[in-house]
Amino acid sequence: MTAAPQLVVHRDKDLMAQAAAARLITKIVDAQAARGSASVVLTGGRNGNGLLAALSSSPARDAIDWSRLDLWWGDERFLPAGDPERNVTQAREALLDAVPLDPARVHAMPASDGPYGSDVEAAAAAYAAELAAAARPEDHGPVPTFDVLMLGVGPDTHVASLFPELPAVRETQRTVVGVHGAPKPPPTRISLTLPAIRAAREVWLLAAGEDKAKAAEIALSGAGEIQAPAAGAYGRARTLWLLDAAAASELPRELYRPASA
Ligand SMILES: O=C(O)[C@H](O)[C@@H](O)[C@H](O)[C@H](O)COP(=O)(O)O
Repeated sequence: MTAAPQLVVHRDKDLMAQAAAARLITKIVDAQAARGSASVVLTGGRNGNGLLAALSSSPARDAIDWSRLDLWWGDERFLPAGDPERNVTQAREALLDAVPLDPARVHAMPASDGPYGSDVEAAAAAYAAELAAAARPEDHGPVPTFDVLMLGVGPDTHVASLFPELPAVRETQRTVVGVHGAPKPPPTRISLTLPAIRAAREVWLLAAGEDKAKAAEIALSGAGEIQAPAAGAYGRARTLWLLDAAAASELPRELYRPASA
């Protein structure tokens, strides 16, 4: 386990999205200045897409060199290409279609009508191979050291498509797995595993709304990762929970100081 997670609590979800977008812009600019390029893992869900939409409307977005950014996904809903419920489709609408990315650096997870058809295990293995091909010797493992990996937190403490007690959250060898029977629709998904998530330099967990209060409280109070996958999501250098006041409402007050009241 790395250092304890840091918490930042904002007044409401809109302010949280704006502040997280500003934070992400700075991180990407700093990584590009230090290492030439940056790599970010996107999440599905309302909070992740809210952040991308906030980034899209920020004038500071032009500070990013979009051609030197690798984008990966933490999970994907295994649906046909272009389906409005796919995480990549939603990310494109929120931000990606509006910025000059290098298409070769946008690493979407395979769709259910792609080269692997409905074989979600083969699709997951292909994504694992794509990650492995992008890893360099200094990454010391089968995935790149992502600069920032973002995760929305579900009301049941799931992150990516790692749901409590399901086999995917128990995976210790593979970096990407197919998920069957997910309680959040659709049931078939592709997900990074906890070992892959932990390769990131920084892991940011996003939680806004009252329905996340219990999940945040459970994950931050010493629960095990099989029962509470969010508790097992941490980064090599930093783990940051970005919350709004509603999601933080059940946390012990000694855990944080509100960033905005
Ligand atoms: O594909 C997905 O559905 C996700 O990636 C999932 O893990 C999501 O991030 C959480 O369920 C939080 O979603 P909200 O931000 O919408 O609550």
